[in-house]
Amino acid sequence: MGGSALLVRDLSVGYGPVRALRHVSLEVPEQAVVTVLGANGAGKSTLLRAISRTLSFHGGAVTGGTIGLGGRPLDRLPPDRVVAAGVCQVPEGRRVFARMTVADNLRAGALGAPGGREARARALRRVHDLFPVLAERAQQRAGLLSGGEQQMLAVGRALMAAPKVLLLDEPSLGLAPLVADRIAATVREINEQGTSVLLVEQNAALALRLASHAYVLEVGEVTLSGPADELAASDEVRRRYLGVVDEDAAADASQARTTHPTLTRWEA
Ligand SMILES: Nc1ncnc2c1ncn2[C@@H]1O[C@H](COP(=O)(O)OP(=O)(O)OP(=O)(O)O)[C@@H](O)[C@H]1O
Repeated sequence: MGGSALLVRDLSVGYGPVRALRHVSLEVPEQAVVTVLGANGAGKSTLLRAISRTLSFHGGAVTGGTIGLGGRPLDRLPPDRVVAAGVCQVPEGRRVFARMTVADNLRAGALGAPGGREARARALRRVHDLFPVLAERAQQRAGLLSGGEQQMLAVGRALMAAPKVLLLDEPSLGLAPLVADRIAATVREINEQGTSVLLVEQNAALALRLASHAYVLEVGEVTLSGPADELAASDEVRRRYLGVVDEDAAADASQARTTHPTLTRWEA
């Protein structure tokens, strides 16, 4: 694994009086998939919005901490410059431009991206290779695609800017398990092509399969972090996020946790 692609240090965020994140630190190494798990309202989307500098669209603001990419601060950049610097977010709920064609949605993703016509053509080839359906439906209105296809378009649109780091907010939400698996396989492929991924997912089992490292957010704070396979084996994660209720399994898992000292725990 290379150096640190994305570094978040001591990040605090508020929506007016609501403190949504408190002193969150997190690292996405180059070429890694890192996941953030957490219940509804834990602050996962807020974290991605802070990184992509889109918090102000939601009435939020960073109140402390730093965010950097490859040693370069992203903190004060407007959202389009964050994209140009190499960080692209796929927002929750897909949000494709429903009345525009698939091709125009992809074109929109390349706006403000570094590189010229060559780079755009290369990015489009990559997206069409990953999602052939987007080539087949190029002239169709995006709103007519299925949920899974719209998610593919949302990911494809972000890839048109050839990001170094892709921020994915709940890509499997509302999709049938087979479609979610298909999206997961593509996330793996995108990563193998050299793009780092920060993945926010309610589907913890899927996320922990994809990621090398994971963080657990609870009410705006990181409470647990470590290698994804070790988090998957931890009693707490199995019970709370993987839905393991079997007492024996939980006992096994807690045994496993004691043999995995690399997990880091933040206590209040
Ligand atoms: N636009 C907003 N205005 C005010 N408060 C907000 C806003 N968006 C989120 N919050 C609050 O900030 C906290 C974190 O929300 P966030 O959406 O980041 O959580 P999440 O982990 O992504 O949850 P979900 O999976 O439900 O999206 C919650 O208390 C939420 O109510």
